[in-house]
Amino acid sequence: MGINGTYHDTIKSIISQHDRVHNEESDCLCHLEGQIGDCACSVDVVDQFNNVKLYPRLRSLLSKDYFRFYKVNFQRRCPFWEEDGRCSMKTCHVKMCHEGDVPPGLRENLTVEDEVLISKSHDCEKESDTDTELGHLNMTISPDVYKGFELWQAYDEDNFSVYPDEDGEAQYVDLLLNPERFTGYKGKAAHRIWKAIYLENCFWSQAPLELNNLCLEKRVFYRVISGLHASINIHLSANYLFGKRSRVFLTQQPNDEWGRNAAEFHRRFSPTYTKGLGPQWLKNLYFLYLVELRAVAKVAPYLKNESFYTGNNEEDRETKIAVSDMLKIVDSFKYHFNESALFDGGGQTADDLKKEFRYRFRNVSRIMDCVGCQKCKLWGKLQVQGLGTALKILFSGKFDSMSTEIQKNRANSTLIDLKPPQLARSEIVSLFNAIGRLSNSIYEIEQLKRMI
Ligand SMILES: Cc1cc2nc3c(=O)[nH]c(=O)nc-3n(C[C@H](O)[C@H](O)[C@H](O)COP(=O)(O)OP(=O)(O)OC[C@H]3O[C@@H](n4cnc5c(N)ncnc54)[C@H](O)[C@@H]3O)c2cc1C
Repeated sequence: MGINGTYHDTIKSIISQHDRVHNEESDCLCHLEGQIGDCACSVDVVDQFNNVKLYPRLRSLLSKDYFRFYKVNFQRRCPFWEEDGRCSMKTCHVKMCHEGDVPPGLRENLTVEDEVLISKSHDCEKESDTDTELGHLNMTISPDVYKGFELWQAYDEDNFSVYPDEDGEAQYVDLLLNPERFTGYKGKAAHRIWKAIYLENCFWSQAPLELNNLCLEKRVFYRVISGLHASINIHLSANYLFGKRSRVFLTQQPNDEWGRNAAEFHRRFSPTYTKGLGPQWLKNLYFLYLVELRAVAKVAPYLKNESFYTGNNEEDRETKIAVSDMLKIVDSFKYHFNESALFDGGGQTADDLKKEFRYRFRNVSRIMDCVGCQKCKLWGKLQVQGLGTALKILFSGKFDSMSTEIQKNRANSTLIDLKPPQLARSEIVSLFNAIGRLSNSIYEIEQLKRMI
């Protein structure tokens, strides 16, 4: 065979390889359509609403100071097993900031211990995740961890997630400096976490194909966890670190190290590689989005009175306007999830079922302390707390009477003194960032579709 023959064979083989990837990827995405299930809404309707209306607003809102600083305690001990090593790769590392980086209004609430911790931490670590040096993380356990656990035990019965990280060892993290993306956390350690969540805490001993045989509440529990799992895996595919050898997959930004990896997305969600389950996992992500969207809609009357205080008047005013704009958009959505269909009777009494649901979800939130990669732990805790806040808004009953009061108030055109239930700042921040992550995932699916 001459030079031309070899050349043409090579081109033919590249084209057929490309066609194969193309068909397999289309195969994955063409299954993501139609009804989402357990709600009156389709994938198309959510895509249109999210990508055009909600996503751009949330993206801008979440860059505001009120929403970007989140307090986390990385020192809490895993309560279920001895930790089996931590990810010491630079991509797992979270950059802490010093006192001056935290807005003044949030700093005022710092305790003496916080001040000491902050002054001990490095200057705001602005270096890139890809720098070669990553110091070993000091994860020494102190008695404060145990204090935190006691606090959790005394924590409000209505809460679905554990006591927020507000104890002495918690530190503020700037979420914009620590984006959720590929970290390389995988293998036995990561599988152990997912397995513990699914097998021990998801009412989930049956094979996934029996999902339809579960009662609505148990199915909802499984679907929200699976949706969170899908969202995390979309983010690591959409914001992937390319090594030299895998650079060939980078189709959009050939000079960047970080970028969308359609092949990774395909491996994780195509029916071919997931025994046909990938598209359902993506639908679970849409379902979780609808659950959290409904929680935001339900708590909107309370959020309208929130000051979003950071101590910077101009910034706080802008945040309030942006939140109010976003809430109007959320209110305009016509196909909200109907939470009243849950816990309304059945074989097991509704109250018992709710208690069990709450107990299991708290376990999921405690499992986050077992995640060995610091950045995965940060976003895992944030999203689980956000989901816990959504579940509290939807199912604790506290926010039902508020909505009813407000509707009555509107109908009578009278002013009454509303005593709204309390949401802590960390609950509001985590709820908004959690829906922000899901909104971003849905947007990223659209981008990955375009790449194919
Ligand atoms: C809390 C947490 C946060 C993480 N955050 C990050 C991060 O920020 N960046 C990062 O790079 N990695 C992160 N990881 C790791 C990541 O989620 C994967 O575990 C890792 O990439 C290994 O992937 P895998 O292909 O082995 O399958 P895994 O994602 O580990 O899944 C294990 C098994 O679960 C099933 N499964 C997969 N997806 C779903 C789904 N959506 N619904 C139901 N079942 C499913 C499949 O059978 C799969 O084989 C995180 C892990 C955890 C536990």
